[in-house]
Amino acid sequence: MQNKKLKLYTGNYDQYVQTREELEENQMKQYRWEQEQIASMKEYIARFGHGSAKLARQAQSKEKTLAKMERGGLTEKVAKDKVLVFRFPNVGKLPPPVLQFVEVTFGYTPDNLIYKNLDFGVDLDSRVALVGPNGAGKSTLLKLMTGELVPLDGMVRRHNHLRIAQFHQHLAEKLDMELSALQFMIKEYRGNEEEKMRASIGRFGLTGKAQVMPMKNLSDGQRSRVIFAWLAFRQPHMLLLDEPTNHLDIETIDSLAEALNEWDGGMVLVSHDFRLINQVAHEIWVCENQTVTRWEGDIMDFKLHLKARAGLGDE
Ligand SMILES: Nc1ncnc2c1ncn2[C@@H]1O[C@H](COP(=O)(O)OP(=O)(O)OP(=O)(O)O)[C@@H](O)[C@H]1O
Repeated sequence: MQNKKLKLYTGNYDQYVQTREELEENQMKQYRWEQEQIASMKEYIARFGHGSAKLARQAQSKEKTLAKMERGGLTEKVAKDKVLVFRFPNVGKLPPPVLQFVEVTFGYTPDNLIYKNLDFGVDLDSRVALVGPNGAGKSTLLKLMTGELVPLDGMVRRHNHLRIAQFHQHLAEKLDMELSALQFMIKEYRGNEEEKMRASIGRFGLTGKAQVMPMKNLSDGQRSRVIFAWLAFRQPHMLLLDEPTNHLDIETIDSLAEALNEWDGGMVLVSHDFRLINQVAHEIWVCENQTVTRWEGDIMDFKLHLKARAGLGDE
């Protein structure tokens, strides 16, 4: 969906991105060429339209060509999607260690351990993507980080002043759908001026009517943005994002990636969206076999590794 028109692309998502870029590049080339032609014809007509008979005839002929080009329909300039304002407020630094796992062992029941003896730290300059098979324990690791779950053995040390915010889809599901985004924020953060709340929602691309209509009338993507605004208002030092892009379109995902890259806090991301991981993660950690291992390579290498493994029938 672009410029209020729906264009259909075939193929997968990567192909779509590539095809769209190529089409837009060609369209822009054609557009520039036509505009140059038009400009030079117009200039000729303006200069020579009232000149000698011969030049005036040529100017008339150019005028006809120009009219014909316009009748035939000119190439439109590529309309860039509106860049969404998506912005997390910057926070000051906390000295490391900010979040430390010391010999952490965890299982929902002691006879079925998900992690054994985890030792690692996450700081405010950490940009980590957690990957691994379904059910390996990625969401569980995030919950151990926030303190929602406690280790069976070992400990998770958090800096005294650390503010952690966690995004997951269930938050959006729990919203009171009769309230508007603005009412929700005012209720959650009492004592703040309406204008401030409007601005804080606006920072996530939700403006005008979308702020005041009941949230039942918003799209899933818009509700996700309400949650982002709600999390950001707490000015977290660290964002834990569990599948944040499930309901977001490409442009919003790109805005999220940009916002994360401009932000100065720490991030741990669980996502199946390799494109997002590629944009924002500096480290890939693999959760598997009761442990967490740093992947020595980028996410594209990891994707190849998964494909190769699937080819061998291991998954
Ligand atoms: N509250 C719970 N009680 C008992 N077992 C649970 C609970 N939550 C998750 N599990 C189990 O713990 C394991 C790890 O789950 P977790 O959701 O952390 O995995 P994940 O890597 O995030 O998976 P996915 O990619 O499918 O979201 C799974 O086997 C899951 O069934």
